[in-house]
Amino acid sequence: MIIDLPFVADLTDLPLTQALQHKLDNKTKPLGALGRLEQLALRLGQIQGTESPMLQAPQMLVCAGDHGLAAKGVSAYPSDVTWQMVENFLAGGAAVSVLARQHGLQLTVADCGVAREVPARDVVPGAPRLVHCRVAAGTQDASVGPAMTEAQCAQALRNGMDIVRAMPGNALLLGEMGIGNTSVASLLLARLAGVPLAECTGAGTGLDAAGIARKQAVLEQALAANAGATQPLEALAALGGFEVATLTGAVLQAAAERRVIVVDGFITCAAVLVAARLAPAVLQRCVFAHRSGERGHGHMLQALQAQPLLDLGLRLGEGSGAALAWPLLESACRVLREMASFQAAGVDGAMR
Ligand SMILES: O=C(O)c1ccc[n+]([C@@H]2O[C@H](COP(=O)([O-])O)[C@@H](O)[C@H]2O)c1
Ligand SMILES: Cc1cc2nc[nH]c2cc1C
Repeated sequence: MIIDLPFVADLTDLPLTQALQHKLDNKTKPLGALGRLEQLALRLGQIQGTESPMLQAPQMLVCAGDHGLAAKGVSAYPSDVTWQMVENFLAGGAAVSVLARQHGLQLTVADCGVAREVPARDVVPGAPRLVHCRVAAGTQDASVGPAMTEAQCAQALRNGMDIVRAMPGNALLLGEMGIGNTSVASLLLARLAGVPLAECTGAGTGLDAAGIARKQAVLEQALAANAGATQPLEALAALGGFEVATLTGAVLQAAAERRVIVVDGFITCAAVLVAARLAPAVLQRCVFAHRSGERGHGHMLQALQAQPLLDLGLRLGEGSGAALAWPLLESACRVLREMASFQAAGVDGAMR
């Protein structure tokens, strides 16, 4: 595949890490008492290269696309729900719309290849925004051949890079919508991390046990039909979706720009998995929002060496988990920037 990918530098900076740890240890609290929030603060400082990280103009990017595989009955819902939910995101009534509004996250919905084109609308400042970056009206059926051509996949990657390049701020939250896309995530996990397909395949939007067995059989066919696609970009083209490829491009661009990347559930993790196989330092910029209820997400998190912040049994996608985790990132920054040190507050910080 011919595509120029952005360079993602290694962020390892031992003196800064030590300075951040020292700053946290001198805040007015027992050593380590803010638990995981302290690790989060450390990570945000490392990403931004400062002892006083600050989050600005956070962007929630929800990428949407349809999947040829959906015709094989791999989802509990029909493909039409994809465009209908895109309309709902833009109208302000979906979970991610509500949560983005609550937390002051600018919502951008990208039509990366929804089967039915979502009509353009007027731009209203602060309201959800629609970006058209349609590669095609849904992918091909991966159970009989590649889901995308390499050129289509490269186009989707470039679209994701372009969207992020044009965004303000220093934090990107990832979301997605696409009936059939838990299948895509399962296939990429199986192919790129070598996890047995049965352990990657789950209920998605709500299949019962018989439905999951049917889904698994279709996914076995997809792996067999694309047996040669073993490298990350080949696998993405053969097994992926337009929204997952667009997210992969967005992740690479955001990582190259040292934005904080807040990863949502099973599907956005699959985009990060591909990006991390291409540029491992991507993971240094990622904050994993939550552990999804979807079967396979545990393996996915393991493959990404990720420790998610929340465990709420969410299995919605859209970026809902990323939005819910957002205030924790804001709190972590405030701890570093605003909490008093022992010296400043006149509190005796010496342990007996
Ligand atoms: O993010 C997750 O972990 C997650 C888990 C299960 C389902 N989803 C959402 O449900 C849709 C995919 O489910 P399915 O059953 O159609 O493959 C897609 O729109 C996702 O946003 C998302
Ligand atoms: C209603 C509905 C909303 C969603 N949001 C993300 N995936 C979804 C799938 C369905 C079916």
